[in-house]
Amino acid sequence: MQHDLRARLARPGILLAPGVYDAFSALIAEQAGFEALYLSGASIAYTRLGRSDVGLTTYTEVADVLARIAERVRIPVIVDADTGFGNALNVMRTVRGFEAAGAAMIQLEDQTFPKRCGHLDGKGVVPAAEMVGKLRAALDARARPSTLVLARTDAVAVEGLEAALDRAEQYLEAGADALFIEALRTPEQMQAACRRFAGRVPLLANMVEGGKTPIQSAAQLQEHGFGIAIFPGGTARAVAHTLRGYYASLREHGTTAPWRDAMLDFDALNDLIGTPALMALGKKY
Ligand SMILES: C[C@](O)(C(=O)O)[C@H](CC(=O)O)C(=O)O
Repeated sequence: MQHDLRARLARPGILLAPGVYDAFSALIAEQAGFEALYLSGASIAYTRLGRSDVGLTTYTEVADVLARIAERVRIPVIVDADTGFGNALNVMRTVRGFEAAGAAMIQLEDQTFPKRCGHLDGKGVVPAAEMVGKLRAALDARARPSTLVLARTDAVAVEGLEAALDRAEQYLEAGADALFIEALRTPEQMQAACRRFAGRVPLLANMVEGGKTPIQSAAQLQEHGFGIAIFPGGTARAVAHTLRGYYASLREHGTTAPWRDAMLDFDALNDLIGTPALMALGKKY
């Protein structure tokens, strides 16, 4: 794992991070040439639990997935730590654990527990002062100063844009390394967030297909002033679509033959996961 995310964010050009949810998706994304990965809590819930993103996933489950990813890729991983799984003391344990598991950047949000996906209705937020305390705890808990803390506010839906921007300002003052203003609803709101923060701190744009924020390309988001673009759940949605078609076809035809052109074959999959290199290593011993 490389932890040069701070240096990368200081350089011009938006950082585009696709969502991943296991070592397999992480390997494929790394091989596609991305500079960083976003370990999406929603996608862990969807794929590992077959469940909604409503705070059911535990600290241990995320730490486990993160450790497996970090063992297999070299690029930095931004990890979604939800609310930190509790109060400031839980946040400290979460930060230490995720850092040890290989996180380059740890995202914490100001929702009440149990949290829910930022693009679902009915969210609640903790008082800003409580979140500031949690962020300070996170920053104090870091073993490495190179580990970045990304502060997310979900307040747009609860308290409105201005209150959310004020919260973000307080989170920045508390020492957050990057800001994530969740579920901005219009291009105007996105521009307002960028006017307030761009140039002062990297601002993350969250692209959820079918969610509350208008989808824009990384190039468009960079033009607005965003420093990081994530497409967190797109991977799970693409995989869901593919698997639905694949299983329907296998059930109908009783064979994978009609899908062969849309599949990797045995050798290609083994190449992807590094089987030849592993076999060669085994021979050495
Ligand atoms: C960023 C996010 O927290 C995630 O878990 O990936 C989700 C994304 C999603 O639900 O697709 C979010 O709350 O926006």
